[in-house]
Amino acid sequence: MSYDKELVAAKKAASLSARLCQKVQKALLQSDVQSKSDKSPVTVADYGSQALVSFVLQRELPSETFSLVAEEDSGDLCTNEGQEILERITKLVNDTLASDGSYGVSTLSTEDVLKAIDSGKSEGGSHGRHWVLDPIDGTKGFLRGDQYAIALGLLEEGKVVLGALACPNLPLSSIGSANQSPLHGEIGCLFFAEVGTGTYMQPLNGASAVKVQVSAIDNPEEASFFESYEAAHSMHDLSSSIAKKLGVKAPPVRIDSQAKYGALARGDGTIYLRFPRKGYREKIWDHAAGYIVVTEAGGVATDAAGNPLDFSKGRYLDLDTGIIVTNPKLMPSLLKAVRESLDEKGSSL
Ligand SMILES: Nc1ncnc2c1ncn2[C@@H]1O[C@H](COP(=O)(O)O)[C@@H](O)[C@H]1OP(=O)(O)O
Ligand SMILES: [Mg+2]
Ligand SMILES: [Mg+2]
Ligand SMILES: [Mg+2]
Repeated sequence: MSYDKELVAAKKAASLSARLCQKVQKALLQSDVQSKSDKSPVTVADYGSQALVSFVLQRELPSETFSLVAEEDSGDLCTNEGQEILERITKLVNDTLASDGSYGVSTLSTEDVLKAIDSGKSEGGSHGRHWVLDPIDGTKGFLRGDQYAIALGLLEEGKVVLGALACPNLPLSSIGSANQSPLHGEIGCLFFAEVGTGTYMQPLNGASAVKVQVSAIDNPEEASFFESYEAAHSMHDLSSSIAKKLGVKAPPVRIDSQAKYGALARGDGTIYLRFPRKGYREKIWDHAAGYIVVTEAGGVATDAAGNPLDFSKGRYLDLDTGIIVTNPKLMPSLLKAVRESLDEKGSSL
């Protein structure tokens, strides 16, 4: 089955949403120190991005039944204090739509925006089609002026069949550890993938796409790895024990969000390790788009026990311990190192 029509819609939704987020991040970084600790800009961008993606998908694919599993809901906006924020979101969405021009004079009301946000309440599951959205993945990175992503995937019968991953601050050139020059040149990447047809990357400004592939490195000594920037999101001590066992020499590259999946898909690094603290439940929108982007580029993503990621169980991923991503050649030795490190950690508790 081809998802070409859906892919066009997903790319458009993610790119427009990236435009909205960039505008907010720029204003945020220019604002004074006091308002930097104010979380409302990211709130406005989060909701705005979700409303915009939801609106664009429904406009582009009017004949399909629409189901969206997304991170945000409008609960906090329906209070008195939320009213002003809702008005800011609505203006931002309308300004972004107007700058694109393809939807004529359609202007959304605050009610339309609430409805668009709340169409993201689907539970997903193993039957039918469900869009999966993280409107801003890596909110901490967004606030710092670093990496974040707009991550949109499509599930069909519980499998990810398509993804569009916009990374507005990711350089078009490699960010691998051997390549950490402060002068990265042009930034803003859109990764996209359709099941069975590979992964492509294009500049967010619209120039043509190139096919990308994961790194072919099979000697772990030459590999480098990505992990969360935020230590609270992944146990860095565990990652470093795994890297040591594998013989990885390069220091980890720490970045926020699913931009890690994009960077891995084009071979900037070879391994992504993610070990959340006990009790944290991974959500499907934090991995769906990144997962297809990396697997269609030839990578493999599993949980720490080597099980494939299962997106068919609803809003959460049900998995063992953590997520590991690499190329097929390195996966067996990575899994062995993960098992050994987890055993050691277990016995040292
Ligand atoms: N305690 C946590 N452990 C792991 N991930 C978290 C935690 N809190 C938030 N996240 C989510 O992890 C993702 C980013 O992690 P990282 O940048 O480390 O890869 C985001 O989806 C973020 O949510 P959000 O989408 O709200 O930013
Ligand atoms: Mg997220
Ligand atoms: Mg988010
Ligand atoms: Mg969040």
